[in-house]
Amino acid sequence: MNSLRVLARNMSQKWEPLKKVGIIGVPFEKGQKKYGVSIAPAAIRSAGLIERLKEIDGIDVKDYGDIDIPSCNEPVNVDNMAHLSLVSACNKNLSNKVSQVLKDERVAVTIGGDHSIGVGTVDGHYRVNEDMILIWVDAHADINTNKTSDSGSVHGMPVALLVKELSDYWPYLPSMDWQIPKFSIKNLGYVGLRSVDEYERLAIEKYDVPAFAMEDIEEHGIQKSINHILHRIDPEGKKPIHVSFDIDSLDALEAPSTGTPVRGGLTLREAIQLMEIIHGTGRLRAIDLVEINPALGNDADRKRTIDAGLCVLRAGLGFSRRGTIPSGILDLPVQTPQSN
Ligand SMILES: NC(=[NH2+])NCCC[C@H](N)C(=O)O
Repeated sequence: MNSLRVLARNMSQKWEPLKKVGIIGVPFEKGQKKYGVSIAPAAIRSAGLIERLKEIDGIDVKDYGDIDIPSCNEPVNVDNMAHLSLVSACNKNLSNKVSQVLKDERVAVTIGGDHSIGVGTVDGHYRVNEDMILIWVDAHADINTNKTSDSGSVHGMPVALLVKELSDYWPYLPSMDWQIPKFSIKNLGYVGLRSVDEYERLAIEKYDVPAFAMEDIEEHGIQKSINHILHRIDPEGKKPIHVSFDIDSLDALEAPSTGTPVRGGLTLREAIQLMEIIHGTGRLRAIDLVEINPALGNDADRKRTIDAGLCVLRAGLGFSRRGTIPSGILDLPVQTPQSN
């Protein structure tokens, strides 16, 4: 969108939560090393994704199905970056799909897949809303480059691939030509951090990215933390919001079935409140739900993790339990003094 159109929209638009939602599944796991995160879209659908979203008042849900996942991997070697050409091809398809859903005037809800798919979702969103802001809810900062990553897993790198300020830190990445990093790190905020690598910390400090690690959330509470971030990156409250929600932002007790769990994370209540606050701005336009791995843990773990993810989505899309308790049910019976 060009800047005149953005200006015109900002002057005229009163933000209302979008009631139309588009679901995109991304059965992709090559951004990390464990089997299982690719089966999450199917597992989450069969746990009742669409039905549970339809319980939200006035919602209109359209399932766009899964994107095509490329299978052949031309060998592209950039240091230790694993499966770069597959990650790239998947994200290219995903970016187009996210743009399409947004142009259909639906909230783009992307079900991963590992967090490398944040490249495609944010790229696709940015192409429709250049003024978007990004809230990365995660235990990890995912802002490594090929040079700073110990693991070589691209799910630890999507933020660094997306932001223009870090583009000079990358070598030429064959197969990634379709993606031109234009998103500014000034429009990024973090919630839930507790496992940040050394160079990631330097990047966050250098660019003064508002980052609420668990200790900050403990100190200020989730409400003040998210309001602070939103105000810092968009003081006038005029920009569309993209939430990239990694299930490992939740405490490992709440969401055990994930590949890189870290203890000491958000409670489910905090995550729900976070999403409700963002929903309440009326500006939420895209949600990614990533890193649920149904192949890890036992049945109860898997169920718990998927259910937590569904609660997060429902909160972001306007589900509220308020008003569902029949009036009067909580009234205490009037006590009459008894004489004995
Ligand atoms: N989205 C995630 N689960 N990321 C985990 C990243 C872990 C580590 N920092 C790495 O770069 O490999």
